[in-house]
Amino acid sequence: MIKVLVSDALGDAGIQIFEETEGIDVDVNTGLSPRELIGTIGDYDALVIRSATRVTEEVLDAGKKLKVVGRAGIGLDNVDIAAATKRGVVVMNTPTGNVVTTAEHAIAMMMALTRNIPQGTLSLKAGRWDKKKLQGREVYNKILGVIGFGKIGSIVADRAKGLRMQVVIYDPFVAPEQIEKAGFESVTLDELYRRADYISVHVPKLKETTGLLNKAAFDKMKDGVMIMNCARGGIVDEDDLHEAMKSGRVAGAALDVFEAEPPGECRLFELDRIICTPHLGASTREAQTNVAVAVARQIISYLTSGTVINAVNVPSVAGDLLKKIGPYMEVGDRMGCLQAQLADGPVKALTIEYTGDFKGMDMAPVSTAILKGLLTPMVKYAVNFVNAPLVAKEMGIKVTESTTSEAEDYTHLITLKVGTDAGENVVAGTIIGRSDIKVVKINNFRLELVPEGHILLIFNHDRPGAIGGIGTTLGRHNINIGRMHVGQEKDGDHNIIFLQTDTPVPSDVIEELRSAQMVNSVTPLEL
Ligand SMILES: NC(=O)C1=CN([C@@H]2O[C@H](COP(=O)(O)OP(=O)(O)OC[C@H]3O[C@@H](n4cnc5c(N)ncnc54)[C@H](O)[C@@H]3O)[C@@H](O)[C@H]2O)C=CC1
Ligand SMILES: O=C(O)CCC(=O)C(=O)O
Repeated sequence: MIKVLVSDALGDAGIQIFEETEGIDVDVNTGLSPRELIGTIGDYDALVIRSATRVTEEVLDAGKKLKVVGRAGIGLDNVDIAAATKRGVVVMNTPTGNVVTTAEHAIAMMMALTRNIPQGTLSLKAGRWDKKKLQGREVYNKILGVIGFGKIGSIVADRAKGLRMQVVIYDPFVAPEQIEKAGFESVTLDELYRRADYISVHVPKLKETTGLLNKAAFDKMKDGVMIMNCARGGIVDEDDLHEAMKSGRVAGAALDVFEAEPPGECRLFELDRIICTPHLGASTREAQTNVAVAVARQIISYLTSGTVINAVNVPSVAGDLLKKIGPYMEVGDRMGCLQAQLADGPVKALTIEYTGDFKGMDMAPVSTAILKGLLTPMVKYAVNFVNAPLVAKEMGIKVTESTTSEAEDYTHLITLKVGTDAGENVVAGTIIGRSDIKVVKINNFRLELVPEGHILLIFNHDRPGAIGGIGTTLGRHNINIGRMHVGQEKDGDHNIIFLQTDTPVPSDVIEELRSAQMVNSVTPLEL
């Protein structure tokens, strides 16, 4: 059974998908303390979170079986992605399901702020009629500055256009032409600060965006500006905002997110012109259904078919591409594993050559599979599609790739050259028919080997009786040979023999084979 832990409130539609999927066992256990999470996570293959659960290095260490963390939502600042990558855990989010909802919340916050709706509600409920005190402003013709023109920021800008606001955008990673094509003005951050009557923040929380709206920024803004933060707490510095509001520079602020959540006692709450919601940006029925369904489907597809969707630390491989390149990933993985076992000393370099009709195929997942196969026998911890490139880099293995359409004997051929201080081994493989994986070349030897199971790789002199002697020795020790492949050295008098045995061959039998006449070397392989 695949075990899934849902540790934050997830929409029912997502839970139902897990419950209805055969082979999946889902537990919903929300509100766990960090210690409790560390105590339970060891049983689970997948963890589903929103913004409350913190997936720290300790949690990942305790998650010995953990393969995937799925965020029902966008922001992943509560997940240690680098630590997950190192441990081979896929981290995925659902990047589109809640963007309309969150943009609508930002607009709602702007309108509520500008028309004093929360303050009006409170004063009426307290028995007052503060009509004069709570006079507001129109947003019509005012300038909205949007920081971050991604999925949410661009919807906010679009909705503001409908309110007949002028919108200026700052996003250094989006081409100004793209912003202008969408009907908005692209400006520098300083210009945005200088011109905007309202500023709405829609950037991820990163080192570079933490404290983006600080004292220096407030000092550059128009007097009476209003600020909305429906992105992440800490992008707007809370102490500096407090000061800017006290001084009157900032006339009002609407916060959905806080430096600490829940914020507990927060100085900002003393101010009348602060309005806030408890991280409700994504909280609509529609958005929660969207993200719950998306995360459940993504996790199931990864755990049952290996198809990766919306991962932030590994390239996505869609199901139809996987069908096409899956067999190549498999042969690549096995050839990598074979190369690791042939290598005489630490691997320094790997060259991957794709030869033939690979046009239109994204071979990046195949290269990752090759690395995974190569590294698995070399390191003690689990190497997978997520951490393989990182592990190779850390081990100082230089990886190069080339693709050429000039096919020789096979329409598709993958050749791996692995260099060590002792020299280079060359292994080539292909797919025969739809999915039969074959290794067709090892160094100078041509063969057709199915690379699987317990294998003895034997180099011997090409003389009558050599192969018979090997068979007799194994038979004497009651070891059954499942398959045998013999490859002949091109222009030489050596053979390479692959014996696939039903059981691993004990070391004393290997020694006996090594001492036989005409046998040059015997290497046991596990593929
Ligand atoms: N309050 C809530 O419930 C929700 C909050 N969010 C937050 O909103 C954030 C934005 O979400 P999306 O628009 O979907 O993300 P996105 O990735 O589509 O867009 C982010 C944009 O910010 C820009 N950006 C990055 N660094 C920047 C910088 N230093 N200055 C200006 N622009 C910069 C990027 O170029 C990108 O265009 C998320 O990272 C998340 O933290 C998302 C959903 C719900
Ligand atoms: O899950 C939530 O309610 C918050 C959503 C959010 O902040 C996000 O998707 O980044």
